[in-house]
Amino acid sequence: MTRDTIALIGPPAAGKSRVGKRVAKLLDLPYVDTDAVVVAGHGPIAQIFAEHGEPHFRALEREAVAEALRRPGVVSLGGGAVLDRDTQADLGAARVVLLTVRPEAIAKRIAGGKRPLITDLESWKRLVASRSELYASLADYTADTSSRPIETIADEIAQWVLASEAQNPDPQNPDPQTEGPA
Ligand SMILES: Nc1ncnc2c1ncn2[C@@H]1O[C@H](COP(=O)(O)OP(=O)(O)O)[C@@H](O)[C@H]1O
Ligand SMILES: O=C(O)C1=C[C@@H](OP(=O)(O)O)[C@@H](O)[C@H](O)C1
Ligand SMILES: [Mg+2]
Repeated sequence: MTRDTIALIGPPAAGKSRVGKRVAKLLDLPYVDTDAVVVAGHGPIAQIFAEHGEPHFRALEREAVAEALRRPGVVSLGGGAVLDRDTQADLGAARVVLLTVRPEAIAKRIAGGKRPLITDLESWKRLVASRSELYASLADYTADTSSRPIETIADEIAQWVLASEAQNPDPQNPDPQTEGPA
């Protein structure tokens, strides 16, 4: 585990995958999307849920997350990956960025049926309410994605990573929680 790992966490459709990819490019770091790793090895997430159930998906997800967090780079987690205790512990050694998004911005982002736990806005709200405290407790930095372009959000995060590395390169001494401009 390493502070050279930047992990993006947060609700489904907050932008973890899109923003994470862009942050990696800006910082010239390797990029991993743990959902993409699971899909590449085991097929579509909706199919895994339907055929084997959520616990099986969580086990595959945990494997992908553990592997990704072991290396330097930018890692976009799936929204529920933080429910795993071992993942929570691993994140203690990474630089953790929480992406948030307001419900008003979500409706057009959750179309497509790729997320089996999200059937409509109400299910998204319930899921986020049940996790929001956990997300906040794990975050070193928070950026809201509701109303800004992906590029702007990624720039802000890359700047924070560089500042936080300069200020605190010590892996044993995690940064205090900071927050981006509203
Ligand atoms: N800042 C943003 N503004 C508008 N749409 C966004 C933004 N970030 C992501 N999206 C859109 O929201 C959807 C979900 O993004 P994604 O990166 O897959 O989220 P996550 O990985 O958090 O589930 C995609 O259709 C993406 O284009
Ligand atoms: O929040 C969740 O439990 C999930 C979020 C999804 O990833 P995104 O957060 O990238 O949509 C995906 O891992 C799966 O559908 C479960
Ligand atoms: Mg994603």
